[in-house]
Amino acid sequence: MNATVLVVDDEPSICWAFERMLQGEGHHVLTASSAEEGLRLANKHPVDLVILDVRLPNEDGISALPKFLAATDNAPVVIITAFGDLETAVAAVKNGATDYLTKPFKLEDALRICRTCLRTSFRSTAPVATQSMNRDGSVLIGKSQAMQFVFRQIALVADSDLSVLLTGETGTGKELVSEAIHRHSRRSSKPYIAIAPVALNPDLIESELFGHVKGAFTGAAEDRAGLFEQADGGTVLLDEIGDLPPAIQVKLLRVLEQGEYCRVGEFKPRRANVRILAATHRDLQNACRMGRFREDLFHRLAGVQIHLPPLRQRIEDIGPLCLHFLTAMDYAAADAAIDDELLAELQQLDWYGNIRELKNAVAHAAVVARGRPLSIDDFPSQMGLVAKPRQATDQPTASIEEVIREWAEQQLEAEESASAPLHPELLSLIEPVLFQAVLDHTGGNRAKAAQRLGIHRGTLRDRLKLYRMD
Ligand SMILES: Nc1ncnc2c1ncn2[C@@H]1O[C@H](COP(=O)(O)OP(=O)(O)OP(=O)(O)O)[C@@H](O)[C@H]1O
Repeated sequence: MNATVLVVDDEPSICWAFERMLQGEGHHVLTASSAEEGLRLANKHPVDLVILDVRLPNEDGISALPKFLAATDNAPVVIITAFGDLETAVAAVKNGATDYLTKPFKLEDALRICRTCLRTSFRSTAPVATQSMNRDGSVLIGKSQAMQFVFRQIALVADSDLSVLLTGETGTGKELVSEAIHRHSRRSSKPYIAIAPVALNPDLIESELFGHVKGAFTGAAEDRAGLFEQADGGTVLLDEIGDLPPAIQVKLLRVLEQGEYCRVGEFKPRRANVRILAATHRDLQNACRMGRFREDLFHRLAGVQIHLPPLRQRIEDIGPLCLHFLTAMDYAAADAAIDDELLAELQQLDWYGNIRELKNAVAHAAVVARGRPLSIDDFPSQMGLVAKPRQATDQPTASIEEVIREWAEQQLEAEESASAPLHPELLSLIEPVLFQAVLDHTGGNRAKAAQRLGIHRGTLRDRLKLYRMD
């Protein structure tokens, strides 16, 4: 398909890059350096895709966006922004943008987005009406590429009713993202309820979620609405979803698939009008493999997954986060309170408690420093224990998935007809490390180690023997 793409950007290099890239795909490219010039072209030529920069000389891209939709009969519009905050992303999508790119971007990402936009016919879809932005609530800070990607995902899913699974280590901001999704959704005027079922009395989880009728169990003195009823029309965040008991997993699946549930002691189903968001710091796929989490529920929840990377993999966010926390507590001259040397030291830590740990550490340091610029000595002494300085270089630690992928690719590259089969080979690398860590933790007690590992004691014994660890 040969399409006409209109690129509106006052940076000639960006126009040039798009021109080269899209002409290479056989498309015709028009370029403009202002919204006004772009609109003139859009009114003159049939345009299939618009690439629109936010920052333009006169009218900005976000406010000109509806005009481009009108002029192009709702052609898809990809917004380019250098501002990279969540509000801009959401404003772009709410004003009808199909997708957005944050500068600097990789050309391959831009090309992928352009191809998707051109492949899908958006022309029949009316643009989403402009809505006023709700700017209150907690702010999500992040200038790293990883957080830009998260903002983009939030903006794209917020206005739909899709379930979203939020994953990431503790303290990475899953709950904050969940709030942001609700705040930017069409349910924002309705209740938002976050609950961790695991924190509830196990006997009462079902009644807490779905309600009960009088006499359903001892102590049920009267009818009671559950969480799903209280949140009617709004959003529910189920935190720590990985710990949900199996019986409740089945009932949740019913809510997700059929949109109905029953109060405890009642057989007539009720309609559920809630959007369900779920969060976990666990590896749910592994929990499925271990039989602890229903696979059907996992797939139903994980249709859209937003992963919050650990802070140690986005250390460029540490400076803006510190500034944000200090400003929020009205710290004197907050923007000069952390110098480059201190920032470099903070960036050296692993922050296993992630942003929660950083926030508490900054609050502690602010109290100790009482208005003067902060120094490392103002931070809590145990910070070093929770967040150990990295041994090696400044490079962010590769995730276990990255390490495994790299290893697998190396093996596959090395030889086509690999000598050792890869699966047992990988297990023989992973298992000894895992077993040793668990045995160290249990003081060498194998029964406890087997229990913690979730394998039979005999299996553990055999594996230790295999690895000559017995
Ligand atoms: N990007 C961010 N910008 C500003 N504050 C953040 C950000 N991410 C997290 N925080 C703050 O860090 C703290 C922890 O965040 P949150 O509770 O959302 O994490 P979580 O991933 O849900 O943690 P857990 O898994 O332990 O429930 C909160 O005080 C939150 O306001």
